[in-house]
Amino acid sequence: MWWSRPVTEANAEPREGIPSEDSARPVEIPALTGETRKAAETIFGDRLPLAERFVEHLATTGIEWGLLGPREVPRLWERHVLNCAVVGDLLPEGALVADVGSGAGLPGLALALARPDCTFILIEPLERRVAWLDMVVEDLELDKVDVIRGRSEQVSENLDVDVVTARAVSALKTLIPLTVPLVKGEGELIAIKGRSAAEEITAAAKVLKKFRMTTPTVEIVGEDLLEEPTTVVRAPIRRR
Ligand SMILES: C[S@@+](CC[C@H](N)C(=O)[O-])C[C@H]1O[C@@H](n2cnc3c(N)ncnc32)[C@H](O)[C@@H]1O
Repeated sequence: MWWSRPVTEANAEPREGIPSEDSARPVEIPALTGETRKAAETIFGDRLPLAERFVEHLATTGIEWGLLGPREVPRLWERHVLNCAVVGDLLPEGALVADVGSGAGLPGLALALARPDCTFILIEPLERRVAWLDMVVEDLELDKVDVIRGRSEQVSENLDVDVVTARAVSALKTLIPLTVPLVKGEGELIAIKGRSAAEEITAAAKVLKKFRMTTPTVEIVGEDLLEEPTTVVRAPIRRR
């Protein structure tokens, strides 16, 4: 396939924690069956074939380019794509959304597939990840998704979005200064978190005060669809 281009010197990044013998193994595309298929049909509707193509990219070029470890492949649907896509329920109609630290398009591309009414800006500093995101966006013909290479704090001046999303980028207290400046008026930070969500809110007290933010809430999303629903921290932003 045209998009199976190899890693070059120019886009090489360290493959942290990925044993090379694992990377060399042939990868099976995870099948979409049973309850997981039903959830995917509900979330993506007629865009399910595009979501399947996204998962195929993750399981092939995503591994080849070192964006994720081969051990993630069997759980790509449940733990990654669906877990992120259910957060789409929280986005306002037609919102402009910035996904900070998109990596392999999580949650940004999963959300773009679930919410075609919204527009997405994927912000990612690492060259190889940006090249992969550009390739997947082009292949899936996602004309409402832009990829920007840079650190969030470097590109925030020129952006004004309604919602900022992030998963696995940093703890809330450091995530807030990276993300809040992307909103110039009113908006929301939606951070996908794990069990540490409440502790992270407590630890972020000073930063929340500095940015004049009210205490964020912790919400569980996708309980009706997923065996392991998604925990998010929702932090309203009001900058005017
Ligand atoms: C652990 S990865 C998570 C990737 C993806 N969000 C996920 O959940 O699979 C963290 C990502 O955040 C990016 N990142 C780190 N600091 C950033 C910053 N200041 N602005 C934007 N992206 C950043 C990294 O390059 C990396 O791709």
